[in-house]
Amino acid sequence: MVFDGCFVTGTDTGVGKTLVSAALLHTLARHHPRVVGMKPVAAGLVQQAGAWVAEDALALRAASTVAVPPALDNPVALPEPLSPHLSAARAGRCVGVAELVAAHRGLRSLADVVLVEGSGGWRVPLNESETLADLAVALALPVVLVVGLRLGCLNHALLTAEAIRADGLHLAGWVANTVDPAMACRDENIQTLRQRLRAPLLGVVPWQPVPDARAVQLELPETWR
Ligand SMILES: Nc1ncnc2c1ncn2[C@@H]1O[C@H](COP(=O)(O)OP(=O)(O)OP(=O)(O)O)[C@@H](O)[C@H]1O
Ligand SMILES: C[C@H](N)[C@H](N)CCCCCC(=O)O
Ligand SMILES: [Mg+2]
Repeated sequence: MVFDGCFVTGTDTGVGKTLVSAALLHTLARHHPRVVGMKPVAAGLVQQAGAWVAEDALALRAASTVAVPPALDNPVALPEPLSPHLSAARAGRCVGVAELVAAHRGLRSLADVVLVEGSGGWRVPLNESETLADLAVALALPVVLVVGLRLGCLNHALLTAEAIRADGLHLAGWVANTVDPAMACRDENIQTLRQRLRAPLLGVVPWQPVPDARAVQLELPETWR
């Protein structure tokens, strides 16, 4: 099957999905002419030059090789930094998988590869009945798991891998991201996950005083090149 995209999830919110997604886009761009990032639901906007913007969407756009309408690469931008179902409710909106799938379809017609960054972790609620995992399932995409290396990440990573597989999706790889520069036994933790996750380790990202997606070295799965 021709590789046309992936879904990036994480062990939690704030574990470096956006940094790793941008790095993956840069790496993918060496092999595919048109790569684009998608942040289906951004929750939490910031003011920049007088406009409210979704920082994740901006970071993914900066790493993409095609410019697309914002309604496609970030169809839902919610003001408050909350779980999407709560942020949407407080904005008087209801967000569903169907509208996000439609935007993804639009992107597919404009790019060879579409990388989708989730919100928070795997089972984050989107509305009363759907989760971000339901979006990944509807898109039937291979999944990359970003593990934020800190105490507690082993349990979160192993449970997330279990859930991805229970949902019928392929865990194509994982990335170890050093979010805690003082983590004790970091390498032993990585080794523990290498033995147990049963998926390729695509890279170990060092802690960066100034995060820079271009400086992140990642190995793509063979079938993605
Ligand atoms: N390797 C790293 N070194 C230093 N800082 C990092 C690293 N990885 C991530 N960060 C910082 O940690 C913060 C959270 O990272 P990021 O925004 O990528 O998380 P996320 O998983 O995308 O969160 P969300 O669920 O909100 O999308 C950011 O300020 C980011 O710059
Ligand atoms: C606001 C934050 N930065 C993310 N966009 C959304 C994180 C949702 C986490 C929900 C949860 O698991 O409790
Ligand atoms: Mg993010």
